[in-house]
Amino acid sequence: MSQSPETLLTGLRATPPLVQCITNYVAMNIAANVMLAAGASPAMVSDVEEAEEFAGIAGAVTVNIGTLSPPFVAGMHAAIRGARGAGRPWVLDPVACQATAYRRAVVQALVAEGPTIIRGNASEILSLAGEASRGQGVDGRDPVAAAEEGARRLARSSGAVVAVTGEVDYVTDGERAVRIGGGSPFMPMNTALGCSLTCLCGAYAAVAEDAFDAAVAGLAHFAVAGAKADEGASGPGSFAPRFLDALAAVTPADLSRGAIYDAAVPA
Ligand SMILES: Nc1ncnc2c1ncn2[C@@H]1O[C@H](COP(=O)(O)OP(=O)(O)O)[C@@H](O)[C@H]1O
Ligand SMILES: Cc1ncsc1CCOP(=O)(O)O
Ligand SMILES: [Mg+2]
Repeated sequence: MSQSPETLLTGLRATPPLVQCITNYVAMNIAANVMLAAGASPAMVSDVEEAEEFAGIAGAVTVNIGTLSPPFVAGMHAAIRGARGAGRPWVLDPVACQATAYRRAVVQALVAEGPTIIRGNASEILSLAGEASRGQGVDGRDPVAAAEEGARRLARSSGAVVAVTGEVDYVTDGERAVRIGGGSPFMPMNTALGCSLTCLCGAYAAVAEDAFDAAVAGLAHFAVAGAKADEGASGPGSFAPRFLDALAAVTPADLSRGAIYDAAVPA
């Protein structure tokens, strides 16, 4: 039976999961604050010397290719080994994976390792699905609707739950699919919120029985908090602290009431 975002947020706050976040230099501080505000326990641990061992004590691992370099890649593969060895979920964020040959090669190798969830903007998901992408660096430039079919194909070929974010988010495991509305136009004007959301999907995956439910809950938490923070924000700067406050203030019941869900039927 599926677990609602309300049930999962209650569980997350009752027992904050330790999440090993391998993320980029831009996101490290922002994502850690987002995780703490939401109710999770982040640890930005990425070096190859300890990444595999640490994954053995974490509830989930998240891997983000935003500021890519060979030492990061070694740490990513070590952490994934640790997560797989411990039977824990791991989440991939394919930041700007369309941009360079190095990113394309690294991300393909990571997808081959069997992520539990892939969370990216529409341009990144289109690229992973083998389609043309209008992504400009780390910023998405394609509508989510254009990536829905590719997301379903990617989910089927990789075995991952695929979460595509933008104005209206889309989550699919290749069979089931849901759209989630809400959020704020100030969100893409704040760097590293997508990266932070990927970490939060890891937190929900650590407490959920099913990765699809985990991704829906993570995206719903952002959608509801984003809409709440938008009220009274006059620009991206004043939005940022309001968003952290809203992530903490959101109640489990808000996730049932606040997010706009649409049970999209996959073709
Ligand atoms: N125009 C928008 N309106 C409302 N929410 C948005 C909008 N664009 C992005 N978001 C939200 O911002 C968060 C990060 O998504 P996104 O910007 O797609 O990721 P990334 O930062 O990786 O490109 C998600 O919660 C998404 O729903
Ligand atoms: C600006 C930037 N450059 C490399 S990673 C990064 C952060 C991207 O964050 P997000 O994908 O969440 O917008
Ligand atoms: Mg991103």
